[in-house]
Amino acid sequence: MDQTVSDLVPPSSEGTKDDKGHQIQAGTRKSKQQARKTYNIVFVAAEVAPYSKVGGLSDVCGSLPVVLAARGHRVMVVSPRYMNGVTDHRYSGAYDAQCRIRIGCFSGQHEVAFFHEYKDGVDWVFVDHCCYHRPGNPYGDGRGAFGDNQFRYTLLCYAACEAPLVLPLGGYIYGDNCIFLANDWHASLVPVLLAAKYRRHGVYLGARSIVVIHNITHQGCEPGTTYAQLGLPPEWYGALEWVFPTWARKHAFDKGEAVNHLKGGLVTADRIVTVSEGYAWEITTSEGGYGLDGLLRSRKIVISGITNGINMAEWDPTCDKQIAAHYSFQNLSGKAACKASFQKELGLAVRPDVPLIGFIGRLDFQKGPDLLQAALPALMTDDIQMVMLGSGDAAMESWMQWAESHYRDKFRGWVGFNVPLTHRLIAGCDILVMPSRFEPCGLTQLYAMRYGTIPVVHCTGGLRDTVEDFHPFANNGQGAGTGWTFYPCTKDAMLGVLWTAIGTYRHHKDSWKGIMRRAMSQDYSWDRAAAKYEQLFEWATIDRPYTS
Ligand SMILES: Nc1ncnc2c1ncn2[C@@H]1O[C@H](COP(=O)(O)OP(=O)(O)O[C@H]2O[C@H](CO)[C@@H](O)[C@H](O)[C@H]2O)[C@@H](O)[C@H]1O
Repeated sequence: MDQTVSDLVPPSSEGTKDDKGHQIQAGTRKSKQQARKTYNIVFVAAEVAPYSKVGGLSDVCGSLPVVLAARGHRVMVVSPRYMNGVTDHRYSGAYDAQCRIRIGCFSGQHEVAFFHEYKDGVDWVFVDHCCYHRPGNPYGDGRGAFGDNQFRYTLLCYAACEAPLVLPLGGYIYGDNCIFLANDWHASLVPVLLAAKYRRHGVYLGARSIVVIHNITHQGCEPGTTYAQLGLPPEWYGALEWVFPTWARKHAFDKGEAVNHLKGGLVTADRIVTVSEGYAWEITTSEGGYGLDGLLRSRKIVISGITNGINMAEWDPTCDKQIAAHYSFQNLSGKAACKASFQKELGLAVRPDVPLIGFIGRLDFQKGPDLLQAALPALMTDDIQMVMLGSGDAAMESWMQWAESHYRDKFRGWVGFNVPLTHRLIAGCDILVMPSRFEPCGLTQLYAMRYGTIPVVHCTGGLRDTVEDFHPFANNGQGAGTGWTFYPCTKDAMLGVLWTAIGTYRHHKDSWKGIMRRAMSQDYSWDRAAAKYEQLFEWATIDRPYTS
């Protein structure tokens, strides 16, 4: 059932080694693949790795810009300078660009400063204002989301529109001929500002804006009365106007009138892109559009789906500094050492033969940890080990701790956010389970495949696009597939497929190795996705910009 090693081509780690084979940081030299046409590109994002990593959005905004820069583009990333209540050391390489601007919104003039770091060929620009200095993660603290997030991200959007015009980075401003990539609702006022404020004064006529949807469920909805605070011309209210359906209103007098930042971006953007092809289609359906499907269907012609890549330098089992042993497509032996070391670290029995199943993710509705909660009693009847890493819903966190004490010899629930641990978990486990109810792309299954850890995922969005079901008899008996998908998203469907995966692991060792090798040979490098983004830039500049 196994394909030979030479049948499969391992993914390129291009850009991680220099000509003499020394390790170098991605993007510090030119990519072998250069863009046909280069652009000035401005990413706008609420989070960016490694400065403010929270989830997948920061992974993308920390790695795609580096790859685009290596392909010849001039790239700036604009994000807040979060101080977490202290001076955050992660921004220590960013210096005050000695440029202050005043932004008129929310009943006042707010002065913001810019900090700048040039790294990996990218201009990292951090917007500084006291509202980004409080303790907590970018969006909130232990008591929930910050009450002024609408203000904080409105400020970000204004600052991002000014940055290319006022910051002489490396001696030269970017100017008004650029491509803005506005990520999720936090950045969605950027296209609105270009259309409603700048273009009517003859600025940014050559620029184009692209809204990137990483997660459509977060839309930035606030009461309609806050529109007056945004500093936008009154006649543009319709762009952000949003009326909640009757069932979603709070009381009989609630008219459901709101502003929806993401909607404003989707109406005024020159193009829209989502992080996988499957999700690009799903958001145009009533099940996947979360109220925006009608609008998205009307803009179908400008919607594309581009599957995310991964940072091949950070996620490379041949040289990952976080894991116990290194291994490769050709020599898998180090994976057993990673598993043994991880079992030891967790205090589980060090047994090479027992299937070790992992889960990483936010503990919320999207990622479906409740399915694992429901399935655990059944799973624990088998001779398996399981580890869950995540934080979020307090009840789910308590349950994970309870389950750890109840299934002491088989289950570990690690509550928290720990990036080095994600590397050890992915290298150490045999199976990664992702019961996400919806998943715009999903990065964890891509990391898992690169490390020969086999994904078992709900068949949705980017998971459906990236995980191919194992078929033992395909390819003249050599086998095909990189994991398993299940549908519908229920405990029983998930359990059925997990039993199949566990059975294959136990009884069909050669098939298992074949799945590992095929998974490790997938090409999820950013270069592939970057070329598709360049195509989008070209299409965006062919069309006239959105003006009204
Ligand atoms: N407890 C923990 N400790 C340390 N690290 C943790 C962690 N929990 C999660 N992570 C890390 O956070 C990232 C999560 O990425 P995902 O793509 O799975 O999801 P997310 O839903 O945040 O992103 C959204 O945007 C991305 C990017 O477009 C889409 O892939 C995705 O489908 C969409 O929901 C991964 O790097 C993962 O390792």
